[in-house]
Amino acid sequence: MADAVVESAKRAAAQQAVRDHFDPSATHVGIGSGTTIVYVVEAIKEVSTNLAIRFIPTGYQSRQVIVQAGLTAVPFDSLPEDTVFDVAFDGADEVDLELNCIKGGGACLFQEKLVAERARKFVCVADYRKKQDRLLTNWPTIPIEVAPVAVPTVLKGLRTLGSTNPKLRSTLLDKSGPLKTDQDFFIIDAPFKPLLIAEDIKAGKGKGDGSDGTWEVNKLSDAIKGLTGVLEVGIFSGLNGPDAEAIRATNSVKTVTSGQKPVAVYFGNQDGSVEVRTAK
Ligand SMILES: O=C[C@H](O)[C@H](O)[C@H](O)COP(=O)(O)O
Repeated sequence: MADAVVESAKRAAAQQAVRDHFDPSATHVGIGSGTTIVYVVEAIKEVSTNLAIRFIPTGYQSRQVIVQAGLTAVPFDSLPEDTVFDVAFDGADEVDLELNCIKGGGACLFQEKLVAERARKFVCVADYRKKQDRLLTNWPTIPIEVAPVAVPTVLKGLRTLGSTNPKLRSTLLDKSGPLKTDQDFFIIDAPFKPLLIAEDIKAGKGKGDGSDGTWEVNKLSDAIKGLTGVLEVGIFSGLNGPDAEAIRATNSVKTVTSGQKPVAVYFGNQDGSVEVRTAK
């Protein structure tokens, strides 16, 4: 029963996100991975079955969702580098007050980041369990995609950064060994204390650079990304819509996109309502 509530929360959020952000005259639309994105594609299909719209998947599962819906899937690396997508939709494992996200619970994060960064608008859809004030409140770990040969190096590096017990993710059948990503890489799940946001640093709640055991979202993301052997980190932070708009205005850069951080996150609630957090 609880599952049915969660599923209808995801569907309600997806319906509203698509109503607000999918323009049927779009030419390129990014499609993320996971269980919630299925409802996004379902909602898109109710509005448009236009085969001229190019849907860019973020991995194998994502491509299957697009293809099974009868829509046109186009590989990311088949598009010219300056193609900006109208919008990219995706799920999230946890979202904080600043709209920073943890992603990669389903082992997809690298291609999701590539696609999100190319989109003019990056929009996330999730259920009520994902809405928190700080990252690592309910979701326990940061997923990190690593080169198999570098696993011991990265585990050691993560412990140095303060992660108490980072672990290599196994398949559900433990005897099959480590789970492989779409890139044939591995995933390490690293626990840290809940991550600080900018207002916490201003309020003196910690330095946020790891020196006192606290980490601010962007600083931890950069520190993990700096470990040799890390392909990508499942922290989606940094610039989002309004910031990107400001850069576009001052630098006359025409292709500045949404960045890694969503401009809006749609949360489906248990009572069927939908709550939207938008970039300030
Ligand atoms: O690795 C998976 C992706 O980052 C998903 O978008 C994320 O885990 C959310 O998935 P779901 O919609 O199934 O909660």
